[in-house]
Amino acid sequence: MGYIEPAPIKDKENPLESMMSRFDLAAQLLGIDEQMYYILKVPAKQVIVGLPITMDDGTIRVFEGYRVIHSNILGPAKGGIRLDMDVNLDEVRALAAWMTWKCAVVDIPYGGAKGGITCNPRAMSTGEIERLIRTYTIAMLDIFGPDRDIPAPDMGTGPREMAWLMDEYSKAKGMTVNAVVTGKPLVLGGSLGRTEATGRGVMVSALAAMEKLKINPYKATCAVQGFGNVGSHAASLLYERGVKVLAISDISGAYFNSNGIDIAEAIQYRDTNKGTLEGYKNAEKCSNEDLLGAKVDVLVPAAKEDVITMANVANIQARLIVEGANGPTSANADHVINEKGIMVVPDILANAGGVTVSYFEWVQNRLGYKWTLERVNRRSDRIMKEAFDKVYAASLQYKVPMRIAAYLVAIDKVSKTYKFRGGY
Ligand SMILES: NC(=O)C1=CN([C@@H]2O[C@H](COP(=O)(O)OP(=O)(O)OC[C@H]3O[C@@H](n4cnc5c(N)ncnc54)[C@H](OP(=O)(O)O)[C@@H]3O)[C@@H](O)[C@H]2O)C=CC1
Ligand SMILES: O=C(O)CCC(=O)C(=O)O
Repeated sequence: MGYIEPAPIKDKENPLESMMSRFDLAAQLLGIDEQMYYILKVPAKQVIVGLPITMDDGTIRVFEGYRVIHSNILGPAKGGIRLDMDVNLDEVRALAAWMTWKCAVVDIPYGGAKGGITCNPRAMSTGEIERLIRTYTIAMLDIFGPDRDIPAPDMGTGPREMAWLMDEYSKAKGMTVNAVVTGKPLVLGGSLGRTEATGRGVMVSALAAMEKLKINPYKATCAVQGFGNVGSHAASLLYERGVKVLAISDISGAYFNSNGIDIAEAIQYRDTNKGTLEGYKNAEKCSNEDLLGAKVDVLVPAAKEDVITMANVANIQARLIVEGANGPTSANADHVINEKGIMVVPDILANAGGVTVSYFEWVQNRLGYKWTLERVNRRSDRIMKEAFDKVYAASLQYKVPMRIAAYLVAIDKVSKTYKFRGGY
């Protein structure tokens, strides 16, 4: 094929490199031919835009925004939008591919995409963020669409940003198009259960894995890195099911209490403390590195990529890692984790509850109908459990860790879809 390989990425802990090394291994195990390999590897579309924004002080700053559609072969592309200083094209490419594999693992009719804007939302006013999201939406007008590419929240974004996106898109189209984005506020057509859906899926996967490892949740301990949307809901739901959460963290540091942390109280503290755990008194302060190495049964990294690397993997004491974040473990660290006999429920399975309920939101928007919370949770729990069982069975069949098994399930589905559709 006439594809020219880009220059190799030097940094071995780069998320794109990590994603590709797992993809390569799974593609090899499945016996994917060279043509299909490149079809699955090369993103369908990569867009970079400059976003000039008038800041509150009257100056104009130009931000860089990205949207990568990795694949739309299973259906419209789907994936969140991230606001973070580390956003770059390689990161967005990795995250977009993970969305393709994730949607295939949970068997929902979407391809994979991801977007992001390189910025520090914590240093920006509400008005500046709103202008940034609206300008980004206009720049992506021909990319987004309920049948093309449907954004959602990710790090640094939530219902507020999704509302602005929906409003700007709808104004440009001259009609209300609520199915263009998911994770919206309820009043704009958001789904019940979406806010906590990713954390809930983490909880469902964690309990399913604990059952396999014969860990009794009522006697289990856990540490959760990241106390944003995913981490705080995962911690809260695990706590409600009897798991003692010994440590939580955010960018300000980690907080450890050997008697367990009252998660509802910690959430209340964060919410009345400008969104940060800084100064949290009911636990001893330590570092995020200490949290990763804590003596617990279950470790939930739910902050960002590449936090478990060759630099610290030897310190991990947990028996089970459930990846709330996308790409928290570098590919090099995988080998050590496997040697240590630690079970990993990988990101593309463990955090798929969010996109699953996003799918439900889109379905409800298209039907002009609202489901009850009970229906949302019942259906998403079932999808998550079935996906877990399918991946677990593949890991036994192929004698591979759960991560590679998840890639096998996903790549098999996407490549078969391409083969049946043909035309390339
Ligand atoms: N939101 C969703 O539905 C989904 C999210 N994900 C993934 O989950 C992860 C978290 O996303 P989400 O919860 O939405 O993001 P949020 O922005 O809501 O929360 C991120 C959390 O991680 C903390 N954090 C950021 N950097 C670090 C760091 N270096 N060390 C420790 N903590 C850190 C933040 O702290 P602080 O607040 O102090 O900055 C915050 O508590 C991301 O990888 C995302 O891609 C995956 C599937 C769906
Ligand atoms: O809810 C969605 O559509 C996507 C969420 C997301 O970005 C992710 O799963 O990483």
